[in-house]
Amino acid sequence: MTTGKFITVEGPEGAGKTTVIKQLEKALIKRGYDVLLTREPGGIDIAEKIREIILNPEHTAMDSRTEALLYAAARRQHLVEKVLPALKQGKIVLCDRFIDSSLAYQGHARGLGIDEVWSINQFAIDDQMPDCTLYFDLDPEKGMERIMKNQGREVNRLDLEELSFHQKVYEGYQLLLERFPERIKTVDASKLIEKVSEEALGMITAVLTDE
Ligand SMILES: Nc1ncnc2c1ncn2[C@@H]1O[C@H](COP(=O)(O)OP(=O)(O)OP(=O)(O)O)[C@@H](O)[C@H]1O
Ligand SMILES: Cc1cn([C@H]2C[C@H](O)[C@@H](COP(=O)(O)O)O2)c(=O)[nH]c1=O
Repeated sequence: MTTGKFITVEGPEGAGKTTVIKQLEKALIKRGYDVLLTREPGGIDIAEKIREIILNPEHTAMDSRTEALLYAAARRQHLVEKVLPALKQGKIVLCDRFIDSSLAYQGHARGLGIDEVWSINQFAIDDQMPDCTLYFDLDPEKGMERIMKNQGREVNRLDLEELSFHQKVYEGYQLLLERFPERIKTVDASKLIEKVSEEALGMITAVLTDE
C-alpha cells in the first residue's frame, strides 16, 4: 500500500529534465511537501553500478536485449530499495526517467518492440506505475545542441548514437503519449527554463490537489 505520489519526468536528451526537476524539488519543499528526488538508472549504489556498465562509451558491443534487461534490473532494485519505502512514508517521489524511457529507447528506438519491453518491465515494477509523468517535449536536434554546448556534462554511450536514433526516441515518446493520455502530460521544453519550470510545477500541483 503506497500513500505518497510517484511523479516521473521523461523526454529526449537535453530537454532540461535534470535542470528543472531540481527546481521542482525546491519549490515543493518550500510549500511544505516531503520530497525525494532521484533518478534512473541509478539513485542507489547497486543501480548506479549498473548505470556505469550500461552507459560506458567503451561498451559498444552491448546487445540491445542486454541493455533493456540491465535497465529493468536497475529499475527493480531502485524501486524496492528507495522509491517504494519513500512512497510508504507519504513522500512525493520525483524521478528523473522511469519505464517510459525503456519503452521509447529500447522498445521503439532499438526496435525491440514497446510491448516486449513493457512485458519484461512488468516483472521489474510489479504494476507500480507513476501517478503522473511529465513529458518534456523538445526537438531532438535542439536537445543534442544543448548537450554539446554543456562542456561539464559527461558524454555517455547513448549520447553518442546518431541523430536518427534520437529521432526514433522522440517518435517512441509520441507513441507513448497516445497510449497513456491520462498519465502523461506534455510540457513545452523549448521555452525558457523558468517558464518550463512554472508549467511543470502547475501540472504537479494539479495532481497533488486533485484528491
Ligand atoms: N529551457 C532551456 N533552455 C535552454 N537551455 C536549457 C533549457 N533547459 C536546460 N537547458 C540546458 O540544456 C542542457 C541539458 O539540460 P539537462 O541536463 O537538464 O537536460 P536533460 O533532459 O536532463 O538531459 P539528459 O537526459 O540527456 O541528461 C544544460 O546545459 C541545461 O542548462
Ligand atoms: C532509464 C532509462 C534511460 N535510458 C537512457 C536515456 C539516457 O540516454 C541515459 C540516461 O542518462 P541521463 O543523463 O540520466 O538522462 O539512459 C534508456 O535508454 N532506457 C531507460 O530505461
